[in-house]
Amino acid sequence: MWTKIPILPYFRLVGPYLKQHKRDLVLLVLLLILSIGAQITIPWLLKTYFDSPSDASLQSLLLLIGLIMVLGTAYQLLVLVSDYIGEHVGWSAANRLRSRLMRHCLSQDISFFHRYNPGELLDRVDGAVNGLAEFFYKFVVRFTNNVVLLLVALGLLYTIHWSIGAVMTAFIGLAAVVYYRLRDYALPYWVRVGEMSSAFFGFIGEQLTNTEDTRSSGASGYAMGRLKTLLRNWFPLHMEAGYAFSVMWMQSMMLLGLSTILTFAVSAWLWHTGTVSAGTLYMLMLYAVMLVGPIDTIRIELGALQRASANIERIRQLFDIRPAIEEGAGEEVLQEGPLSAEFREVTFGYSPHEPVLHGIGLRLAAGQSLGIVGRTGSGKSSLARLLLRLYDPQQGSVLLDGTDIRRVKLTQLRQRVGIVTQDVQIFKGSVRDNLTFFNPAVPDDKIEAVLEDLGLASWYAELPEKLDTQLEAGGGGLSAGEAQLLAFARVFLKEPGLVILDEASSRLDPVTEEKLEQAVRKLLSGRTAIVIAHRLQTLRHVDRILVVEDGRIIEHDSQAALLENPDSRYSQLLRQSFRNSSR
Ligand SMILES: Nc1ncnc2c1ncn2[C@@H]1O[C@H](COP(=O)(O)OP(=O)(O)OP(=O)(O)O)[C@@H](O)[C@H]1O
Repeated sequence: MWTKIPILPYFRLVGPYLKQHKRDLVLLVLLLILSIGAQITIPWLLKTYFDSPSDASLQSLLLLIGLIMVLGTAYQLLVLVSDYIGEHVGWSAANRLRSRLMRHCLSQDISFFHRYNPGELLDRVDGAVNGLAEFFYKFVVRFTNNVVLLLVALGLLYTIHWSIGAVMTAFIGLAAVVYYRLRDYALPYWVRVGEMSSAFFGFIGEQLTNTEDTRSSGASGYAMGRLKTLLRNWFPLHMEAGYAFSVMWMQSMMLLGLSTILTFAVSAWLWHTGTVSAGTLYMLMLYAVMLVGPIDTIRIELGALQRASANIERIRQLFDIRPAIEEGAGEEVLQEGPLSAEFREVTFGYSPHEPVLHGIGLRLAAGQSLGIVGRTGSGKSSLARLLLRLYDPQQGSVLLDGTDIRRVKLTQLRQRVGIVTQDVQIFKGSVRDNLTFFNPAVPDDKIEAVLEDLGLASWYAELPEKLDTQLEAGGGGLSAGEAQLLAFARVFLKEPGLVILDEASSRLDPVTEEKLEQAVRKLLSGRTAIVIAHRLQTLRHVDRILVVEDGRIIEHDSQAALLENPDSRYSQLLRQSFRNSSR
């Protein structure tokens, strides 16, 4: 549980971004001083007005009224401008924090994205940060304003008469103790509301991502049932948090009542003893009310403070997650041209105690192609993921070009290794951006040549705006096969030294696959290639074959040697595959 007021954690989190707004912050302080000046001058002018002698000139009275009106209007304008600047600074700082969080999330390894679904992340990156932006504007700006006002008003009460100053100091002390003791009262409720909100948005994100599967499997009823359960659980939590807030509100109302009674009592005594004039009495009442205002605002902002504590905690939790994949030091650089690939005694599991690859030892010379075959779940894709450092092995090492890939910068590694899987991501953007990954340096004629090579010329010719044609997120408007062909184009434009095709043509019809095979052979020449395929015909042209079973290599040789040996596992698999296709 967090028992401290989160001003320090807040500034630790947002402070570096606020520093960039030094000028605005100085302006805010200036506006603050001016608005407080206006606020305390108005009661003094009113006092002067009320205490004016009966023979005072009309002109001087009108002048006083005019001054009061001008100051009142100026005060409202100052509040408007400082609210604007406060909100602007808060949002700008929050936006930078949002960008840092986004970068942090994107730098995580794949297991992170298995743990948190998009909706949950969205809620943390956007929802929690929004809360902090509001916190700055509402709490930090208004709180500072009100604390300063409170101190100034208290000082002025002392100048009127020590008794009212002393009584109000005692009252403020009492209010501070009550608020301090109550400050964490509603926090657990708000934390639970925040967690529920993450779960809710996580669920919505999951449903939106999987809507096709949900509908086709007739699970919409189940999804709606879960939604209702979540909403049912959410409502009482909100009620409890609201109730906790109301308890605090009642406490502060009682304190306000007490302050009014005290002010009236002391004022009556001062008037009775003839210590103060009518005008001073009026001014005293106004200053006393001025004390009540900040106390009330502080009470209201306590809710924001507690929500901010919960938001800071949720953001901190996210920042505390360190990627399991550490960035390579970059002391080694992968050279241009085809890359040799090597697994040295690699043991790997998605959870460390359940290995899915056992002591893999394998070397593929630069420029060679390797076909990997094996049953579902035997570990083929896991080998590919290790080459891209989506995961690191628990034992052994993976080398490219003779270099341990942990010593190479991740961006360089992923630039030099290209992968096409059956799971293709298309972004909302132009065909060009989708193919070049937003890299404007790739010339259009190069993109067009690759599309031509991949047999996409007729598809491309029909695009209304050629490379500027917009694609929808998720590949709306493209067939699964076309999307997969675009993924091929994307990889080849990168000109990688190692290409991995993981069931990359599984969504293509046999004719397209046949056509693509020619293109892929041409594009793979001069590169090292790893082809993972269930359809063994796809592997006809690779140099070497690796057969894996239960995460172990059971055969690895040149394709020719394995074909020559009728007892090899590969020959058996081929025979079985022919039998199945001729049935
Ligand atoms: N993200 C993951 N988290 C936990 N376990 C995983 C994950 N991905 C794969 N596995 C497990 O690791 C093992 C190997 O999976 P892998 O995807 O490498 O097999 P594969 O041979 O490529 O299978 P397929 O032919 O179906 O693509 C399987 O038991 C699988 O359940």
